[in-house]
Amino acid sequence: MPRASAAIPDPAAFLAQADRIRTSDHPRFMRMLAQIHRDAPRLGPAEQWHLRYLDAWQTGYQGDYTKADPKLRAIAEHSGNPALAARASALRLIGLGFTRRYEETFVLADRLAAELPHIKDPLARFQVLINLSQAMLLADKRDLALKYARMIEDKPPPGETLCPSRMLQITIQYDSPRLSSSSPEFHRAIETCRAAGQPVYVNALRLVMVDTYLREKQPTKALALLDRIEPEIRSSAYYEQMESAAELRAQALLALGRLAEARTAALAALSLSDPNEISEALKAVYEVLYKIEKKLGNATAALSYFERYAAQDKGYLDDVSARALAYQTVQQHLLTEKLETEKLSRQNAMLRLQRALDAKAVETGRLYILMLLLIVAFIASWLYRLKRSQMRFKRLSQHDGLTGIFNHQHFIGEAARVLQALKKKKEQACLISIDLDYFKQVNDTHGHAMGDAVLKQTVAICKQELRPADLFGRLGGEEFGILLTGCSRHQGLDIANRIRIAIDATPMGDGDRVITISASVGLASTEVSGHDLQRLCMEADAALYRAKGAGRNRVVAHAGTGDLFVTEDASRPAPTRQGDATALYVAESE
Ligand SMILES: Nc1nc2c(ncn2[C@@H]2O[C@H](COP(=O)(O)OP(=O)(O)OP(=O)(O)O)[C@@H](O)[C@H]2O)c(=O)[nH]1
Repeated sequence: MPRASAAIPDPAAFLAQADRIRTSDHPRFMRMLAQIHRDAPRLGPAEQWHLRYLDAWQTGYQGDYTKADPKLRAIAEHSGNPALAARASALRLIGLGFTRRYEETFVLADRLAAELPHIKDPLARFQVLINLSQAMLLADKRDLALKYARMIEDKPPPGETLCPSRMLQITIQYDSPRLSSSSPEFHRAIETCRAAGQPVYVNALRLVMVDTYLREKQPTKALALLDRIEPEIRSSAYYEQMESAAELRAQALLALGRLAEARTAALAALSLSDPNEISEALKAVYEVLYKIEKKLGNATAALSYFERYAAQDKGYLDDVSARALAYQTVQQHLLTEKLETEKLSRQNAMLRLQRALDAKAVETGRLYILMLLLIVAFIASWLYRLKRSQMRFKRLSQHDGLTGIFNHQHFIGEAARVLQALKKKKEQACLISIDLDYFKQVNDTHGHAMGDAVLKQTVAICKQELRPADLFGRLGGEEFGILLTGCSRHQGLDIANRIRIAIDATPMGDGDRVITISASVGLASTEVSGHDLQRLCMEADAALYRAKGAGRNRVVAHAGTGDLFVTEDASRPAPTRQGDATALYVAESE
């Protein structure tokens, strides 16, 4: 051990060693404590807190729990060391019990029990379990007390022994009929604590043994054991045990009829205790004193002690009730808090669920709208495509595939409808039939593609002479029909002739080659033939036939009594059948 004057080289290790021997070698612990206090200014914060803990422990050991409590509380709340904080709280548990702050005891016990799974430091866990067991004993919850005591036995921390656990188990069961002075667990517990070098625990167990002898009416054995253990108890200076030993001695001497000695022992016990204190030991002391005085015939003294005994008995019973009530109050309070918390968490869960449902509903609503929009868009596009394809089919069924103008059937249908309307309005119209001259030769000489090109270009030339209200259709092969609406016979002839001249004058071809071609035109007018389409067609065809017969490249109008030969090409000779080289002008393009 370092000399008092020398600085302690490793204060942390020094404190740990002092901590370890605080009950097994209490006098040495006190010396070490005094020594480290001299070095206190040099200690680091962690060591300062450890020293404060040992000081507080010593304060409690001396019985001044009221003074120890705020020190321990400060360590629990501010040391920042979880293990030391747990040990301080465990120690508070005992102090609060001794000072009858029962509700605080059980609130703290509940908190420590909840923290227990998180207390990993073996020594801290060990102390918490011991003190929890004691707190449960205080509440007379012996099952719980035994459970905690046995948990210690399950796993004692390294360097610790089963002594405290076994001692606790004896204490918990000691007033039960199962436990007698000859019970093996009694002797086993004493042996364990002796082997562990824990005289405080050994003496506590022996005091329980003395009490058991007395309950078994074996005062001689009780006294003999007390004689053996009292010097040790005195040297440990454990206030509680010194008081208990004196009180038990008084009981034993009384039972043996050694009244004077019993009185001396009882008064010694009284001198060690606070007369205002309520305790089982004090109650027993007053009972012994009352019985002695009664036996000695000192009625006044006997009454006085009896009154104090009765007050202690009542106080003790009150104290037992107060503990039970405090325990129940705390449990009720904790249960209410738990229920409240559960209720709140249920409400929170409900709210969260509701919010999730609302969000889902909004999402589902959006999905529905999106789906609806998609369906509408799909239907709209489907309808549009249907309409477009219907229109395409309609157009295909009404128009000529090569030239794009009305086909025969549609032209006839439209012409009949328009003629009916014109008839109602008493308006005139002309029907003209156009047929290309010797068109077969074009196909034969230049191929079908050239023939198609000529047909398309002929249609383009005709369109230039027509107004929007006129109808234009391909009647078949190289023959076209035009219904000139709102048109007199004279105007019709003029237009027909302009078309013929334009066809004749326009070179046509497929890009590589160029040819010229003429057309013969037959015309029928409503002025002469009326508004019946069939008749108009026949008469226009007849006029066309005559135009062909008269040498082609000319317009012939049906005139009722005789056709009117309107025009023939004067600029160049009328075309002749194939073989007549001069009849068909063909020029190769450059
Ligand atoms: N390239 C082409 N030729 C067609 C088409 N439709 C009909 N033809 C041809 O047009 C020619 C018509 O000949 P014809 O009826 O003998 O009449 P033409 O040769 O013009 O003689 P005339 O009418 O008497 O002046 C035939 O050879 C048909 O094959 C077509 O769509 N394309």
